[in-house]
Amino acid sequence: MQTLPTFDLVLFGGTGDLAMRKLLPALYRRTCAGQVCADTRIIGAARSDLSREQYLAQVKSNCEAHLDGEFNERMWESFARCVDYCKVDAGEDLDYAALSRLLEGREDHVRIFFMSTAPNLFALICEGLARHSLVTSASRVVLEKPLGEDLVSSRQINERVGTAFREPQIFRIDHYLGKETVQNLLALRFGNMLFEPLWRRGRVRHVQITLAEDVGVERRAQFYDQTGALRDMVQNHLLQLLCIIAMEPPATANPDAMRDEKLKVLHALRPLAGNDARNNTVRGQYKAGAIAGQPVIGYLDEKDVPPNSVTETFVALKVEIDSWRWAGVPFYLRTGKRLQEKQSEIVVTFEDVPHALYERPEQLHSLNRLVIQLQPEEGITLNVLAKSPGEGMRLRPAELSLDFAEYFNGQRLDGYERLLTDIINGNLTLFMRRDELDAAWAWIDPIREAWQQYEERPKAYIAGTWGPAAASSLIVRDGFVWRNEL
Ligand SMILES: NC(=O)C1=CN([C@@H]2O[C@H](COP(=O)(O)OP(=O)(O)OC[C@H]3O[C@@H](n4cnc5c(N)ncnc54)[C@H](OP(=O)(O)O)[C@@H]3O)[C@@H](O)[C@H]2O)C=CC1
Ligand SMILES: O=C1O[C@H](COP(=O)(O)O)[C@@H](O)[C@H](O)[C@H]1O
Repeated sequence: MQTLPTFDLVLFGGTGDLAMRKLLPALYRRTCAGQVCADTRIIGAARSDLSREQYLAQVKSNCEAHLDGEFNERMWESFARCVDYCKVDAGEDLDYAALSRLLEGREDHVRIFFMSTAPNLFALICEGLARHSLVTSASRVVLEKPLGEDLVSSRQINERVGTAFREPQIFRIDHYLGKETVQNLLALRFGNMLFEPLWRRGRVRHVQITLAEDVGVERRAQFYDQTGALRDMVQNHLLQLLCIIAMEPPATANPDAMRDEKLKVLHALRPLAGNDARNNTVRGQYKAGAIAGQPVIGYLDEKDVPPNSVTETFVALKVEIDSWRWAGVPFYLRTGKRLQEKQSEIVVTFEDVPHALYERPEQLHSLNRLVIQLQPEEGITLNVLAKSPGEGMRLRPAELSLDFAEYFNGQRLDGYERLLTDIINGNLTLFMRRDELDAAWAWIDPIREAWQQYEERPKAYIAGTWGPAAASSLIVRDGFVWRNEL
C-alpha cells in the first residue's frame, strides 16, 4: 500500500463517539500499515478543556478497546507522536486562533477538517475556519451524515459551508460506500459482462436491501430520538446502496461520471407522498425482548428517550424506479435496530425459467438469486438449480459462493479507513455531491410529512425479531418474502 502524503487532520468532535470508536482506530490502523508519514498531524478538537496527555489517554483506551487485539505499544508510540489536541468551541473566536497557531507554517500540506460533530455546527465551524484564514488551497472538509434534518436545513448548511470551501474540496461521507463489498458490487457490475444483460426489468423480479442491526440506540439516544431510522439510515446508506445497484454504467471512473449516474437514479425514484407513503412504508419501534438469549429493554425505556416518543427504530419501504431499465421492478428496503442479528445484504432475485423442463423443488419463489453480503460476512452467493446426483433429472438448489475474507486473505480496510485514505488522496468518487444530497432529501421529506399527517404510532416489534409483521405484509402482498423468511 502506498504511503499517504503528509497531512494535517483536524478532527472536530475529536472527543465524541464516532471519533473514538471509528475514526481514530482507523487512523491507528493506517499508521500500523505504514501509510502515515511521521510528520503527519492528527489534532483532536472539541469543547472539553483537555491537555494533550489527557486526550492521548482517552484515545489510547479507545484504540485498545476497539481494535480487537490489534493494539500494540510499539505502534501506539508512533501513532501517538502524530496526535495532538486543541480546545475549540465552535462559537469561540479565540479558540480558532489557538488552532491557527498549531497549523502555522504547514500550509503546503494536505489539510483536512473532519466534522464529526452535530450537523448544526458544521457551518459555524467552517465560517470560523475561513475567518481565521485556515482554509488553504490544499484544504478539504469532511461532512458527516445526516447532513441536516431535511432539504431546507441541508441546503442552508451546504450554502454556508460553500462560502468557505469549493465543491471539489467538500467530502460528504457515507461510510457504507467505504465498505469493501459495496465497492465489489461496482466491480461485479462494471468489471464483468456476465450480469449486465440480466440487470434489468424482464430479468430481475425484485430487489431487497436489508441493513439490520442487533444493537439498540446505545449512548446516542438524544441524537437518535431527534433523527429516527428514516434519516439515520435510509436517507443516506440505503439510498446510496440503491443507487449503486440501479445506476447505469458510467462512461468513465471519474468521480463526477459516477455521481451523475447516481443522481439520475435519485431523480427517477417514484415519489412517496400522502397515501402512497402510507401504503408503501412501515415504521416500527422496538419493545423489550431478547437478543442472542439476553434480555434487552424497549426503546421507550432507553436512557434519554422521552416516554411517549414516536421515533421510528425500524423502516421498511417499497420503492419503484421510473426508468427504462427498472420500470415495474420493486425494490424493498428495510433497516432497524434491535433486530434478530446484524445482517446487511442485497438480494437480487431473477425471473424464473419460462418453462420448467425438469423436476424441481416445490417452491413458490424464484430460486435464482444473487445475494451480496455486506456484513458481518462479506461475500457474494449465486443461488442456482443444479442436477441432484444419481439417476433422473431432478433439480435442487445449489450455491456458487465467494467469501472475500477466504479468497483474498490479507488485511482488509474497514469503511472509514478506506474513505479516510481517499480523502487524503483527494479522491471524491465515493463521496456525495451536493445535488445528490438535495435529491435524497427531496425524496425523503414527503415521507416524513405523510407520517406526521397520519399521526399513527410506529408499529411495535419485539427486540430480537425481524421487525413488525406489517413489514412482512408489505412484500408478501406482492407475492415475495424477505430472504430471512424463505
Ligand atoms: N457515532 C456514530 O456511530 C455515528 C455518528 N455519525 C455522525 O457523526 C457526528 C458525530 O457523532 P457522535 O460522535 O456520535 O457525537 P457525540 O455527541 O458523541 O460527539 C459530539 C462531539 O462534538 C463536540 N462538540 C459538541 N459541541 C461542540 C461545540 N460547541 N464546539 C465544538 N465541539 C463540540 C463534543 O465535544 P465535547 O464533548 O468536548 O463538548 C464531541 O466531541 C454526528 O454528525 C453523527 O450524526 C455518523 C455515523 C455514525
Ligand atoms: O450511520 C450509522 O451507521 C451505524 C451502522 O453502521 P455499521 O457500519 O455498523 O453497519 C448505525 O448504528 C448508526 O445509527 C448510524 O448513524
